[in-house]
Amino acid sequence: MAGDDFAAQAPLMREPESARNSIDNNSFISEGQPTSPSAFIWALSVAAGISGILFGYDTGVISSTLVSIGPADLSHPLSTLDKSLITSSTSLFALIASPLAGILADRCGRKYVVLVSDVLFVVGALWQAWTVNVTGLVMGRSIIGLAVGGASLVVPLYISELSPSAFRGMLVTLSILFITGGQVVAYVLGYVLAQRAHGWRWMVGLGAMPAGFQFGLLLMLPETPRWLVKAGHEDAAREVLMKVYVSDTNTTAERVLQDIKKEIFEEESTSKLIHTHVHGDDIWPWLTQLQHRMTELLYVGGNRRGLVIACFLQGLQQLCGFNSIMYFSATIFSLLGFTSPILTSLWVAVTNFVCTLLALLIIDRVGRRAILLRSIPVMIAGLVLCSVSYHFLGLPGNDVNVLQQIQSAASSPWATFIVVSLLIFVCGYAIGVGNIAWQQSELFPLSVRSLGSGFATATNWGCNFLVGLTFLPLMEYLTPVWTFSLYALVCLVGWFLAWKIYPETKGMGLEDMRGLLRDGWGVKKSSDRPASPRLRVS
Ligand SMILES: O[C@H]1[C@H](O)[C@@H](O)[C@H](O)[C@@H](O)[C@H]1O
Repeated sequence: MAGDDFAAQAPLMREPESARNSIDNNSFISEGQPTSPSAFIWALSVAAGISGILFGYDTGVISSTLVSIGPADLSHPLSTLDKSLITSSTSLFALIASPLAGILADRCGRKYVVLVSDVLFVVGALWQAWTVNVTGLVMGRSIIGLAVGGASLVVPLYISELSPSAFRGMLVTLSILFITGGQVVAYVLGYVLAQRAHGWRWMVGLGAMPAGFQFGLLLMLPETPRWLVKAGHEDAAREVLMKVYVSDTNTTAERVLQDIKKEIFEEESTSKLIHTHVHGDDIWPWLTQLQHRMTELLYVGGNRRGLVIACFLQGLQQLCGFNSIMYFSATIFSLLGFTSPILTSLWVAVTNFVCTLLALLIIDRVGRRAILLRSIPVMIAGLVLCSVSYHFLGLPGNDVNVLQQIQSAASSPWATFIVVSLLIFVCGYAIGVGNIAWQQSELFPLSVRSLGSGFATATNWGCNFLVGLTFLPLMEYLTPVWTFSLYALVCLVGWFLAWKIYPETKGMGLEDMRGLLRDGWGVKKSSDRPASPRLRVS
């Protein structure tokens, strides 16, 4: 078979010498940097970022929805299994949608995927609002999952392909700020609407509004220059680049265009070299092309390393347990005896939002790696403190239902320590891995960017699904002390891996990334690199 054929040759595979040399000569030459993003770029990032609000809103609103659905609202009262299905169907379908969206983003364009996601957001929201039975609600949540999966993959990709490199980190983080903002809105609306009859139908239905608005806005916005060049629309790409670098001379736009063309040319040479080894019998050309892309992603060393780094960070983002706090904080706080658990858990959402804002301001100055290595220890400290606090909460015995035992320890000051320690953890998370993982698309060259990002996004949703499903059973059977210790251990391993394999990518042109990961993890190479002019001045 073609793939086996190729696999046998794979270890010998190298990029063509011409490509290697030209990359060496150009490594780390940053594109000319404007001093601030143009109004056009802000408009694009905000328009695309609306998907973030939807992502945050639809994932955040479910906790209030579940507690607001009355026994007579649907065909039967919600059982625990119903609740798990309703919650996890979104992550499961997001997991399925993200690699598919990656393929679609390559074939039809990045913007197209956002538009399709908007349609799904509207259909899913209205479906949930009008449903009369549990199956309908699960189906509505699944449609939302497809939308969230597509949008979460393509929005950071769209923004990073359009941004000047000096602001790429900040602008991608802006879309994460929208996610966390959407979660805050979901908590607030959940709190307000929970008091009203059929309020839950409004909670889920309101998600349709921003999606409709974004659909209209996006129709007026362009495709990314990288995708346009690849699709053979060079003039359209030039036009977009001239708007991106408007305050600059046109030479910058022209140089970036040449860089993109060069990258595509080099990739095509590499690709030709690789695929002389593959003899697909071309019945479905798109399938053969997909097979080629997969081969390039997995067997070209730099691409494979990009994939490992991106999946590792997305895995860490979820396996550290953040979303168990996001989704179940109201449950945790009510068991700790707080009188207003939804309001207390709003603190989690607000802290997440504020610290993401802080990340946005520093990411392009301090750098992704530097932030990660400093913020993960903060997460570990928060988790260890949480675990210790649970220990001193003084749970009686070790009977079967630990959650009920916690209830009896409600008035202890250690309960306050638990809230504080969770907020410390959330700070570390939001400044670091909560947004840096979404910088994933910068780790891949154009030819495999959306496919690689698709797999990394699927890793995110797969781990999200796992954590959502296991948190309550872990709390019950492993005890809270060991559950939070386990998350701390995941973070410790994560810190070590980040230190070993995550290179500093701040300020680098997307076209320079290939050079960075070509011969290794690029950690040393990136630390030896001189700071970009903008970074030196500031
Ligand atoms: O980056 C986002 C953000 O941190 C959200 O708050 C979280 O709920 C998501 O899972 C994550 O992907």
